[in-house]
Amino acid sequence: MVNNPGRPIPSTKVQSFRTPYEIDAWLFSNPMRCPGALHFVQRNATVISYGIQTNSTPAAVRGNYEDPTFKFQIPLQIAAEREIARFLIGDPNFNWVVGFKEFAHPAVEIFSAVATVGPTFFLATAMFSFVFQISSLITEKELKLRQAMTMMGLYDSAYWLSWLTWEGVLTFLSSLFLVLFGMMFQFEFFLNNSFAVVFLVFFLFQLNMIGFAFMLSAFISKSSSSTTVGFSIFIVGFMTQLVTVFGFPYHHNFSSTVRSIWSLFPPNLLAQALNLLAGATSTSQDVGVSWSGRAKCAPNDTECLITIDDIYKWLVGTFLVWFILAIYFDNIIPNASGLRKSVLYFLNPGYWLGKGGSKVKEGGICSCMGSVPQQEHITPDDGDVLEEENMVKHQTQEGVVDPNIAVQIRGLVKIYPGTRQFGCCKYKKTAPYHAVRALWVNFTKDQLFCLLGPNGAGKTTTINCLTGITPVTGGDALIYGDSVRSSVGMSNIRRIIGVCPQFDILWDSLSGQEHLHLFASIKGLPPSSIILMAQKSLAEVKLTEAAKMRAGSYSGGMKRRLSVAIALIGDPKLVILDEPTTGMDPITRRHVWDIINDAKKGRAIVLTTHSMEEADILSDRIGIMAKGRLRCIGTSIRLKSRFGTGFIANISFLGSKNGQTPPTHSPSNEAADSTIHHEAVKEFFKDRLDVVPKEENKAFLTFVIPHDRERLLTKFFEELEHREREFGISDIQLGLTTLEEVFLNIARQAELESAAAEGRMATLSLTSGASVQIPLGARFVGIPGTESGENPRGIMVEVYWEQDDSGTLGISGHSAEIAIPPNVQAMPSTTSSGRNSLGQPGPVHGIVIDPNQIGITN
Ligand SMILES: Nc1ncnc2c1ncn2[C@@H]1O[C@H](COP(=O)(O)OP(=O)(O)OP(=O)(O)O)[C@@H](O)[C@H]1O
Repeated sequence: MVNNPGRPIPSTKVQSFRTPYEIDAWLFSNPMRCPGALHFVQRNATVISYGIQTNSTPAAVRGNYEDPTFKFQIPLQIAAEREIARFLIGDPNFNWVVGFKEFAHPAVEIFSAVATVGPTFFLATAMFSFVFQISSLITEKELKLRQAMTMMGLYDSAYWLSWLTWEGVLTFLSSLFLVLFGMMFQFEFFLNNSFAVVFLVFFLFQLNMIGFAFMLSAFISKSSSSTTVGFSIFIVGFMTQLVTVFGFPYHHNFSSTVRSIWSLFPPNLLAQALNLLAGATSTSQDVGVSWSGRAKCAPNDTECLITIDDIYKWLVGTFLVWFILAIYFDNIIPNASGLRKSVLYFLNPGYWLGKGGSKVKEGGICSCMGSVPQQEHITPDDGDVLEEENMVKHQTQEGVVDPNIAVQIRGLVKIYPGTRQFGCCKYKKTAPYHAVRALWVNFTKDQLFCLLGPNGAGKTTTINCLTGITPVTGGDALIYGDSVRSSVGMSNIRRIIGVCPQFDILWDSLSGQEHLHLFASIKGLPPSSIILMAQKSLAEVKLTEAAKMRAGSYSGGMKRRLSVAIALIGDPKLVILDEPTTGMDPITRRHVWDIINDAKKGRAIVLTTHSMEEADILSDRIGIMAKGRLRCIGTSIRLKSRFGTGFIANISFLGSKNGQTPPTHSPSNEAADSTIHHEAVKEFFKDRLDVVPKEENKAFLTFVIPHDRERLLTKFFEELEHREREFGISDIQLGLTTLEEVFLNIARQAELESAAAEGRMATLSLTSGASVQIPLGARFVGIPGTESGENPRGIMVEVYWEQDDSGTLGISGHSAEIAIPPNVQAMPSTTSSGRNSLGQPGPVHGIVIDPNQIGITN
């Protein structure tokens, strides 16, 4: 105890101290709770109150006022109050001052200044880690990182346990250091209370907050919202903590129900624990709470409604509640793919036995799912698709097990159910969507099957059904004999597949090497081989130099390569690559093609891509999907020969290449020769094959020769080669049409089908100024009201169609108006004057003429 000389402070402030109270002495209080606070000891039993009492707390002044040794505290939380205290010590009128203990070191002062706000300091640090935990969990969900790990075989139990272990270790260390620092700075709070008692309070509180964060994370889908939620909880926690410090509800005036409800919120329990521990060490004579005394009333706790041991039990109990609720909500709240389990999923014994108990539903818990319509059976138009379908059906019926088949898709149907959502004053309904319509196909081992199709064809949905991201609506798929419909089958499948998703699912803060280590561990590779395996994979995708760089700083192409490496790690038996080379430069792309080609051995690969070149080079078989159906299947050559427009002949002319121009030729002669040669070749093609050039310039002519002329080609090209000199030809190239053309034809056909099914119309504006409505895709259209003596059947046009980037058909133009041939059936009598066939005002509809009637078969 030291008497300190005080410094003068304004007399107005002093006045409020001097009267009318008599104070015997004061002592320095508990530094952790309220450093710099004063303990006043009354001379007689007068209740003491003075000017800065606003900062005293009911908890601090409670006690027996009749007791002449009764002490109470007035926390000195602001600098002015400390000045007053110093002044009082030095004032000769106040000879009641017993002592004032100053802190020895400025660092201690700073620490104590922070700690003046008491438990709030600790609450703040705990809350920051709480906010961090929530946002890390949600970021993992938001970026679909968790989905990627699940797809590659991570169990939910392993996911939660890894989080809990990591957070548990961090919590243990931070609680340990907090107590050790407190002891280092000689705070009586930490010195007088048992180490284990104080440590457990901090540790269990933080553990409880982890459980609370896990539970909240199930309700939040955006990491940006997690910060808001975290800080809101911090503010609420801060306020309820203040209320707790003031004595609510751990006081006889309040019912035990109120206390129980209040104790559910972890910061309240912390506040009460710190209250008890601080009260137990309020003076240097207090012995604090010992380990053996934790179940007894804390020293100086006059209420004794809750002991430190009770607080431990509450913290452990509520932690378990939060953690179980976290797992429950995680299962029943829709995940990133909109999937969830039933609300009572845990009542299904299969869930605990792992036998189909984890069936998933789609849509939110508050939305009703519309009924899923029956899938009508559609017989494929294409012979090869029908043959494949019949073969798979036969194998299914006969139970044929072909060891060469890696994946057997048996009538896979995926219908995204329509939803009915009741929001605030509004009702939203969406129709079911048939994304995949009865797919029957085999993917063979040691082969790459390429799934092509326009946007929205159903490729990713098919892949998602195979990887278990999306539940199938109908049919099934067997992967090496395991069904995607069974949860046991799915967990077997996840052990043998590698997936490169359409969008990179990577942790920005992990390096390429760490990603491969992580996924190799999930795949269950022996730890001794993981390092070597990761190095090999990184070398394969040319990422050795960037192995230790954060994936967040990788370029788009590097990320894609890392995703390919992840898909191939652990020797998976089925590799699914969803647009793997998007964003790669041509050199890297070719390199990745080599990797994919080499990877075919011993496994099946399913590839989706929008690069026809990639499909052409890599595929053993190609299937083109459109509008959820498989439209064609076969090798690249077969598809080109069946669905391409035919053959492409490229004729190059002399003079078009360096050194081929005779030096004696003048430019004008050269031009004249070129024209003559071009015309002669065009004439030759027209005469022999009835084709005109598709493209022409000075250097070459390009002809598309339909398949039906195939039998004429041998003789034709023999003759052409013979007459090369005569025609001035330098080179003749003949090839099949491209895969791109096949793709466009299939996509166009599918678009036409769906337009016809939906009865979609387009407006055709004629050169005459009139406009008529025609069905999408109609080729020959008769114009109503154009019948005349000269053209008794009226006139018609041929309509030209084109597809835009999204695959939608639009009118690109029309032919000249011509008379409708006499063999075409008579058209209904209508006018073109803005009246429809019923004579009512409205759009005029053109009459679709069957191309067969005008002698056109294709
Ligand atoms: N969760 C969903 N709910 C409703 N419809 C969906 C859902 N997911 C996909 N679809 C629809 O299913 C259809 C097929 O989508 P999918 O992603 O399989 O196409 P895709 O062939 O992979 O296209 P892309 O080449 O653009 O990746 C699309 O029309 C899409 O809008």
